[in-house]
Formats: sequence, structure tokens, C-alpha cells
Amino acid sequence: MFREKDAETREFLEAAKACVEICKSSGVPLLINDRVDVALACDADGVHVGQSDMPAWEVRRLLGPGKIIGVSCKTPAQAEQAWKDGADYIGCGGVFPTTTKANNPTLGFEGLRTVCLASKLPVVAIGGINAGNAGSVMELGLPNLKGVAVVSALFDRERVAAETRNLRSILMKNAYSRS
Ligand SMILES: Cc1ncc(COP(=O)(O)OP(=O)(O)O)c(N)n1
Ligand SMILES: Cc1nc(C(=O)O)sc1CCOP(=O)(O)O
Repeated sequence: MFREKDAETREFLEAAKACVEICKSSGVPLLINDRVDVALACDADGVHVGQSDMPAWEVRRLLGPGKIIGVSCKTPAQAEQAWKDGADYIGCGGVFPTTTKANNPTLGFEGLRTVCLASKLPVVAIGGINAGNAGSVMELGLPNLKGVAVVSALFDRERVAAETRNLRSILMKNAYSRS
């Protein structure tokens, strides 16, 4: 996911194109946060939109059937709408308090559980998740909960690659212990 909240459009697009190149060479899909225009211009693999961004049905109309669309959802009604609109997955949070996104309500495990139970789409948990608590989120064993998304757990650290490997190994252990 490429998420950039402050850049000018041209700067955003140039950075997004560079990310697309890196991800393509590693076989990793790249989604653009919020910006459908940028995703189209750099031929990204998809877009993630929030509740105040372009509606997912409109994003689908613009991107076509082959691209990945994610929608941030905090309630069962939003999850139902995302499914009706043709989204591929939903992001649900904040599971824990976060300083990365201002004024973001914390849903806790109960809020996440409510949305996961109602969702007809795969769910990615987000908000305050890090190597210390990611295991506890996945161990909830909630239906449709397929993974976690993190920002500060990796990007507020000096050793991003090492932190990423550590988080990955925690999530992989959890996946194997449940299979
Ligand atoms: C998996 C996932 N969940 C939520 C988000 C946040 O997207 P959005 O609601 O658009 O919030 P802002 O990025 O605008 O703060 C995400 N990118 N990924
Ligand atoms: C971008 C975003 N969306 C959220 C939501 O709840 O939809 S929480 C969040 C910030 C996630 O950052 P961190 O891992 O540093 O808490």
C-alpha cells in the first residue's frame, strides 16, 4: 500500500510510479491509498478508499474488474455496502489506539469481531498493531480475518527490513499454528 497524505499530485505520482516498479520486480501487488487517478496513471494493482473517499462502486467502474479494491469499514452496514459495491476486501480498525491517523475511533477486539462476523469479504485489521500484539489479533480466530496492516510498527523504526521480517515470522507462526 502506498499511503501519502501530504504530497502534491505530481510528487505523489512520481513516487507511486517508483513504488510500482519496485513492487512489480518483486512480484508484490501495490495498492494506492485514496487516489484513483494516481492508481490509473501508474497502473497500480488497486486502490484502498475510506468512507469519505470515492465510493467503491465508482472506483470499480473506473478501474474495471481486474483491479483490487479495499474499503475501510467500522460497522457491519459499511461492510455490507463495500460488498455490494464490488470491493475485494475491507480494512477494519482502529483495533488499538493509533497516532498515525488523527481522530480515529478505537473499535477494540469487540468492534473488530462485530465487523468480521458480518463481513462477506476478507478483513484486514488495522490501527496500533505491531509485533507485540499482532499475534493476539490473529489468535482471535475471527471469521474472515485474513491479516493485519501496519504503519508505525515498521516505518517509525530504524531497521525497517528487520522489523518487517520479525512481524512476518510472527504472523507466519500464527498461520501455521491454526492450519
Ligand atoms: C487495510 C487498510 N485499512 C484502512 C486504511 C486507511 O484508509 P482510509 O480510511 O482511506 O484512511 P486514510 O488513509 O485516508 O487515513 C488503509 N489504507 N488500509
Ligand atoms: C491508516 C489507518 N486507518 C485506520 C483505520 O482504522 O481505518 S488506522 C490507520 C493508521 C494505522 O497506522 P498504525 O499502524 O501506525 O497504527
